[in-house]
Amino acid sequence: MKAPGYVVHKGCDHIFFVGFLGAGKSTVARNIGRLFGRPYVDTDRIVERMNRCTLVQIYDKGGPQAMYEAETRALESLLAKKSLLVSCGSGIVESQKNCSLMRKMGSVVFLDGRLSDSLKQIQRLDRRPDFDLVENIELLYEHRRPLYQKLADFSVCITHKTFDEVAQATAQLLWEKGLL
Ligand SMILES: Nc1ncnc2c1ncn2[C@@H]1O[C@H](COP(=O)(O)OP(=O)(O)O)[C@@H](O)[C@H]1O
Ligand SMILES: O=C(O)C1=C[C@@H](OP(=O)(O)O)[C@@H](O)[C@H](O)C1
Ligand SMILES: [Mg+2]
Repeated sequence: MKAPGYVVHKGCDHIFFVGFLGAGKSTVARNIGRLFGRPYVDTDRIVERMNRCTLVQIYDKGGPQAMYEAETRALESLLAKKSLLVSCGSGIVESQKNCSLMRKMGSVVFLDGRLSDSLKQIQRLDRRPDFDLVENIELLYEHRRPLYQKLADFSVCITHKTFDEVAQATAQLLWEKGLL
């Protein structure tokens, strides 16, 4: 069998990236994947592919609960795979089942920043359907931050860092832990 060029651990050894909207989960996971030649997937894109519709359509039809359930199916589809870098939708931690699945399948990295860091980086509000709750965004941030902290094996601070610097710091941490 051809060597994949990165460390393959026994069992399921994915690395999940969680954090608030716009923290850079998708960008950072994709960049580390390119750097290390390691396959990268995004739960939002898996959900859209599995349901053959957009996240906005899922929200419009079934509300947040439909999204969490779709995320559960997306995560379950990764159970039989190995060594993926997985960027997650910000709301994935709202479901206990999703948190348990992530813990079972590998390690979790929390890209931790201030709410202002996230807001600065969000450009396409139309692709983030829950963002109609803008006046509640602070509450949502306060509600979710402890959920990310509880779930994560590692936290990386994104404040005052470019996405490249976050990717570098995260890759170094994962490398030192023998996870990359
Ligand atoms: N190198 C970069 N520097 C600054 N902003 C970027 C960079 N790369 C992507 N972005 C923007 O930052 C936003 C958030 O990044 P994204 O990876 O989508 O975050 P998340 O997946 O955590 O929501 C995106 O709208 C993207 O356009
Ligand atoms: O916070 C949320 O509930 C969501 C965040 C989005 O992911 P990003 O964090 O990648 O923007 C996406 O999953 C969906 O719009 C719902
Ligand atoms: Mg994303």
